[in-house]
Amino acid sequence: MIRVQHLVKVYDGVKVVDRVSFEVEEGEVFGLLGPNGAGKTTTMEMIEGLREPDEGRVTIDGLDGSRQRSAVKETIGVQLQSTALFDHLTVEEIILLYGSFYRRMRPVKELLRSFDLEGKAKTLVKHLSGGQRQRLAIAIAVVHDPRVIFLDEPTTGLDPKARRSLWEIVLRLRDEGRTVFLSTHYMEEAEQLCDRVAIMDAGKVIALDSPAGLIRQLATDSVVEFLPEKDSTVGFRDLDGVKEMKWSEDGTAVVLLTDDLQATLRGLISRADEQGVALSGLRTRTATLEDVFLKRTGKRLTEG
Ligand SMILES: Nc1ncnc2c1ncn2[C@@H]1O[C@H](COP(=O)(O)OP(=O)(O)OP(=O)(O)O)[C@@H](O)[C@H]1O
Repeated sequence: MIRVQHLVKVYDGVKVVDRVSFEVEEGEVFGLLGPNGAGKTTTMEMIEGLREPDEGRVTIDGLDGSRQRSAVKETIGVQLQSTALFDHLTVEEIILLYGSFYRRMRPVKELLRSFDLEGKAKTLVKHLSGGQRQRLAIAIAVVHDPRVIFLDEPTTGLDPKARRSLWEIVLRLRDEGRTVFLSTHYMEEAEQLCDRVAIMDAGKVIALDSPAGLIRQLATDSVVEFLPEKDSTVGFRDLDGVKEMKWSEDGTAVVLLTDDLQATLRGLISRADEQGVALSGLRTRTATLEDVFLKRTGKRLTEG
């Protein structure tokens, strides 16, 4: 549905998007996951036709992104940052305004119902809550019934409840047969929503697969964390199953990535016993996309 070939964008002599290529299949939710400044927005806006690439090519549903812009415009829907909505228009007015930019338009009532904004038709945009504004921004993006929808960090700044309601909307758009392309710096969002994820860092796509596939590529399925006694020199790297050992960001906990959780735990406890080392805060968890990102880049995806 979307084919991106060798996209490059240079700002001030720096390649902020550096030969990015991938394909998005029809009907999937495809995510660009990366930290702030990775180049997600620049990549998306070049695909949407809002920024001119310095190199490379984009086709959407077989249409050339730079030469067939008006046909592309009818095929895609782009969510604007909800802060860019006109505060002094009502919900209905803004939907009608955006609808007027296209050849076809979905009925206002249907959009209000679909995005849980019934009863808000006459409300001024500035009186909507954050979650309602964000839903309105997506309603506007699909006002012309596009087959492909672009959402740039759709849940940034939303509380957990509003975020979940947005997630439901994204999955419904996919269930309606649309292709959804979204960017996010929340790994949980990418894991929950995306059929496939491209991880971006410093302008490059460094990994691309399904969330489960990315975690599998790490060749690790569990993480063991604990706080060893101060000044303990006992080694844990050679325990059965351990693929990698590192210290947590704050330097207080040991983090073991393992593909055999039971063997690692047995070995850890007997070694600690033998050496008379106390372990506190012992916990285990399944590896996440955060671990994939950390392993590939040596950095954390999000602070905090
Ligand atoms: N118009 C511009 N002029 C100069 N530099 C730019 C411009 N737009 C983006 N950049 C730079 O390009 C890099 C990538 O920015 P981009 O907004 O694409 O990242 P992002 O992954 O979307 O991050 P964020 O989550 O913060 O939006 C950043 O270093 C940014 O400062």
